[in-house]
Amino acid sequence: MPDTDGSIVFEGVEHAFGDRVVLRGVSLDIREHRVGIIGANGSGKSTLARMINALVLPQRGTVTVNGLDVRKNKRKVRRDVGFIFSDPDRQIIMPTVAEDIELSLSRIISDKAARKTRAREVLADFGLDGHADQPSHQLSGGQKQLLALAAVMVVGPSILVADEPTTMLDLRNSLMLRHTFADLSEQLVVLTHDLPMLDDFDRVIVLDDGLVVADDEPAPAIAFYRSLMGR
Ligand SMILES: Nc1ncnc2c1ncn2[C@@H]1O[C@H](COP(=O)(O)OP(=O)(O)OP(=O)(O)O)[C@@H](O)[C@H]1O
Repeated sequence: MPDTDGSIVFEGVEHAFGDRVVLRGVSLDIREHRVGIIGANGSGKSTLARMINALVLPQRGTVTVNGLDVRKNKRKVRRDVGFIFSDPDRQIIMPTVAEDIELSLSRIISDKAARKTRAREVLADFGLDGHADQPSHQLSGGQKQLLALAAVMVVGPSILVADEPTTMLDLRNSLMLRHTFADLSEQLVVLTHDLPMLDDFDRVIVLDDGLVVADDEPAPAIAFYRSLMGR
C-alpha cells in the first residue's frame, strides 16, 4: 500500500477550457472515507475529479493529494489514485479479459504463472468468471465497466476515483458494485447521478456551475441538489 495521509485538498482552484470557465474557486479538504460528488451535467465534476490524479492540472490554485502537490508529483499521484472512467473502453487495453487484469498485475506480481492465477481470482471476485478468455471488446457495457474497475483495484491504489461507475450496470451489478465500494478500505470519491448509491456515504459535495454549493451528509446534500434541480 502506498504511504498516505488520506487527504485530498483543493485550495482556490480555478479552471477554464478556452473561454469556458469550469471551476470558479473550489476549496475542499476531503479526508472522509467515502465521498460523493453530484451536480448537473457540465457543472465541473469530471474536471474536478481528474485533478485528483493529475489528468487535468488546475490553472489557478493548488490540489494536494496525500500531501503531494499534483503539479509536481504527477507520477506518484497517479500511482496513489486509481481512476475509473465512465467509458470503460478508455481503459481496457488488452485483447482478452484475463490479459487485461494480468497487465495491471504486472506492476505488482513479477511471476507470470502467479499473475494468471491471481487474474482468475480477481475476475471471479468481480463477477466475470467464465469470461477470462473472451475478447474484451465482446463484453457488454456493464461487464466492461466491471473489468475496468477490477483492473484498477488490483494494484492497490490508496484512493479510488470513479466517474459515474454505475451508468451501464444492471440492478444486480449495480448492487454488487455498491457492496464492493462498501467493503473498500481505500478512500473513495464517486461522481454519480445515481443518488441512492450515496445514501451511506460519509459526505456529499454538490457542484453547480463550477462552485461548491452544498457540502454535507448525504441526506441534506441530496435534498439540496433535488431542490436546486427542481427550480
Ligand atoms: N477537455 C475539454 N475541453 C473543452 N471543454 C471541456 C473539456 N472537458 C470538459 N469541458 C467542458 O467543461 C464543462 C464541465 O465539464 P465536466 O465534464 O467537468 O462536467 P460534469 O459535471 O462532469 O458533467 P457530466 O455530469 O455531464 O459528466 C462542460 O461544459 C464541458 O463541455
